[in-house]
Amino acid sequence: MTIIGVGLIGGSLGLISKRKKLVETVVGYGKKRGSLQKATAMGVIDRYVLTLPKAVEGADLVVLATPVGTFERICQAIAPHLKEGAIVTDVGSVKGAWVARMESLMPRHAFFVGGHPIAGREKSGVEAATAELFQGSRCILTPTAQTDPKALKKVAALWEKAGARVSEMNPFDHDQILAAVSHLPHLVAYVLMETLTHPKIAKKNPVQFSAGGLRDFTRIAASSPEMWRDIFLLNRDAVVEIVDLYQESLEKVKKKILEGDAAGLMEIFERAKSIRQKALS
Ligand SMILES: NC(=O)c1ccc[n+]([C@@H]2O[C@H](COP(=O)([O-])OP(=O)(O)OC[C@H]3O[C@@H](n4cnc5c(N)ncnc54)[C@H](O)[C@@H]3O)[C@@H](O)[C@H]2O)c1
Ligand SMILES: O=C(O)C(=O)C[C@]1(C(=O)O)C=C[C@@H](O)C=C1
Repeated sequence: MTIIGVGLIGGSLGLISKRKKLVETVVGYGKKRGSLQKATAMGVIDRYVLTLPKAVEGADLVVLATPVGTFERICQAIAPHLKEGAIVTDVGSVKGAWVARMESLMPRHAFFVGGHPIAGREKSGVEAATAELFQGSRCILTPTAQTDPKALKKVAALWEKAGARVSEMNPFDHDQILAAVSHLPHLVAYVLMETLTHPKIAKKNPVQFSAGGLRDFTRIAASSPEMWRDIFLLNRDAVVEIVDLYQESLEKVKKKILEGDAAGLMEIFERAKSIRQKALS
């Protein structure tokens, strides 16, 4: 197996694959030699390669684990070097039209399977990788009419052995759902931190008086800006749609506050609390 981008997610897949001997060899490809050396020392990969064609040469499975905005260029670069029957999969947070684009970039003798482990954290880089990251989490695969059933089965088996519960989903449904439960929360966390830098409030240095509320709510604002820039740009339509709904809800609540509508606020907060408790506790 070759992992392209040995960071938090690629590194965690490497660790569990080596620990459980899910594949024969784990080869890492990346841009930074120092980080690949660290990955080798940590037991995340068996060896590393610094050129893309060499990295995928002879690989049965290639996993794209770089920011989603890099996938297209990487697929173009590796396509001529994939072996007969090779499977290329990804861990990217956006699917939609990109899955068909990746499929179209594959040579006739290789297969693409879209994948997305729904597990992560706000820390990036191989230092943050753990073998337990996917344990008990979900992993969404996004097969299309073009997907090879055997390739799909192999990718599903890898994630199951890594500890994940695999679901299959249409790539566009994936993007709508993830826009709501992952992309919107990250956007709101980033925007909240940004709001605190507004001159009207920043001069009072409010953050020094914060406690768990701000800390818990904005943990994910410490996530990789590069990764999230790509996610918002590549999942633009679904993100804009959910941001519109969010703005509607925010306006509704703001109006109730302005009007002193205590009962209206109670109704919204009680419903939100109950949904949060049922769904996430
Ligand atoms: N962080 C999460 O919570 C999470 C969860 C699920 C899926 N994902 C997806 O996983 C992918 C990786 O995210 P991550 O959190 O592991 O990020 P990361 O920053 O920890 O790792 C990315 C790695 O890719 C390398 N890289 C970046 N651009 C490259 C390029 N052009 N060529 C080669 N290497 C390159 C970086 O040096 C780094 O080692 C993203 O597509 C992201 O959408 C992230
Ligand atoms: O737990 C976190 O820090 C995460 O952000 C993980 C998280 C999410 O839940 O939104 C982030 C991006 C992914 O594509 C999948 C999972």
